Amino acid sequence: MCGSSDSDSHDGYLTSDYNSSNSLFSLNNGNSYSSASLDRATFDCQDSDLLGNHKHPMLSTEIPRFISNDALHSPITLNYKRDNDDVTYTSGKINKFMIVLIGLPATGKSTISSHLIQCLKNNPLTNSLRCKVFNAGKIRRQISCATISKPLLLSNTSSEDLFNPKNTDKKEAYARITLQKLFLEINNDDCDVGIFDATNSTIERRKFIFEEVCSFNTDELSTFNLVPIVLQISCFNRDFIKYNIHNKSFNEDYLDKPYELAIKDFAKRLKHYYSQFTPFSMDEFNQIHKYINQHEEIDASLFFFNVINAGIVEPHSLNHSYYPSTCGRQIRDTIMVVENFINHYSQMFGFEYIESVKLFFEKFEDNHEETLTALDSVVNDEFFNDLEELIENNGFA
Ligand SMILES: Nc1ncnc2c1ncn2[C@@H]1O[C@H](COP(=O)(O)OP(=O)(O)OP(=O)(O)O)[C@@H](O)[C@H]1O
Ligand SMILES: O=P(O)(O)OC[C@H]1O[C@](O)(CO)[C@@H](O)[C@@H]1O
Repeated sequence: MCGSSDSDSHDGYLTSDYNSSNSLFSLNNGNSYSSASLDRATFDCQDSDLLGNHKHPMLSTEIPRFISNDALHSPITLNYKRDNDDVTYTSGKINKFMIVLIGLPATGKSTISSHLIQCLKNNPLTNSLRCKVFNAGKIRRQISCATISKPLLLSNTSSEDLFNPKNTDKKEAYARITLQKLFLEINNDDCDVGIFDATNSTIERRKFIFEEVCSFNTDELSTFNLVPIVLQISCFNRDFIKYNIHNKSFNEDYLDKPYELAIKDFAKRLKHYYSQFTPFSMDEFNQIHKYINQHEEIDASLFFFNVINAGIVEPHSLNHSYYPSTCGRQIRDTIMVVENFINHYSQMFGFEYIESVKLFFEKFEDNHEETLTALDSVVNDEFFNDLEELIENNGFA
């Protein structure tokens, strides 16, 4: 149960001593993890001003209409009033949902989250759920903007490169602050579906997240129970990846950087991630499920969905749902809507995206802009071969 040591765990999945007072979110402890940083993170830095100073006006016209829509990229909160009849309980606590995203950078996690929110909003079964995205990159920018007043400090030295595996600790700190913010807003009843938008690319990170979820759910002072949904977004198509990297060069990290530098830096970031990424698997699903059951002492729900290559690859054999026998209607309805979204993603959003990628490359071929040549010179066969090699060395090819 929560609070006990799990060092006797047989599968070795969780080895740390764990209790609610050492968790990120401790209701017993007002001074939980880095509240000063969290305050700064909630302060909205100059993101919108910076967006106004966009530096690639010519190229930005190349971005397809629906993709350049900022609303797709910013956290959305839907403030529908909740209908209390919808509410169901687990261990006497009101159920809410947490979506844990997993996926390499630029695979479409933030974009697909926005699509999912639209879908939940449009369905009468789920439109009363208030959804909110908690994006670790955004929190990082808000904190670092406030301290160094620059979007992202690029560096040639590995010690200063945030995405170099040597600096995992710094990146973990931003993720923890983001996660803590999600728990706080759930606990304050400010949202019903919290989407944790980060790459969550290592088993260690995911282990930590689920320890925190269990701690939250078993905290006697919390009113709510989080139902976890893992949503893995994968993108293996080279054209998609190239197009997405191009679009990433316009994001807040690169507003003050020339296009080629932005592309090179993002390509380097991607290599760092490929060198340490472990995809979520059924084994991990089972281990997590076992852990939740042991620590919460309940037959817990757990769900796992995939969107692969914008939904054109069928993920059915990978998806997995565990409904406890006592599962309430609200959980079943919400999962049904999510599952429907996953199963029809390509028709709903994927094909439009693929059309935009096609259009982009058609224009790209006739266009000899310096900037586009820069994309070709960085994101080329050699780059993709390097990524493949990293995947192989990493053992998940
Ligand atoms: N399914 C999609 N539909 C529309 N656009 C997409 C899709 N997937 C990726 N893109 C494009 O790729 C770019 C990167 O996507 P997005 O920012 O959603 O990725 P991400 O995985 O959240 O990245 P990061 O981890 O770096 O924050 C977007 O700007 C968008 O142009
Ligand atoms: O901490 P994680 O899981 O790597 O995810 C957060 C990072 O992912 C990114 O979105 C990757 O591009 C960064 O903006 C952000 O800092």
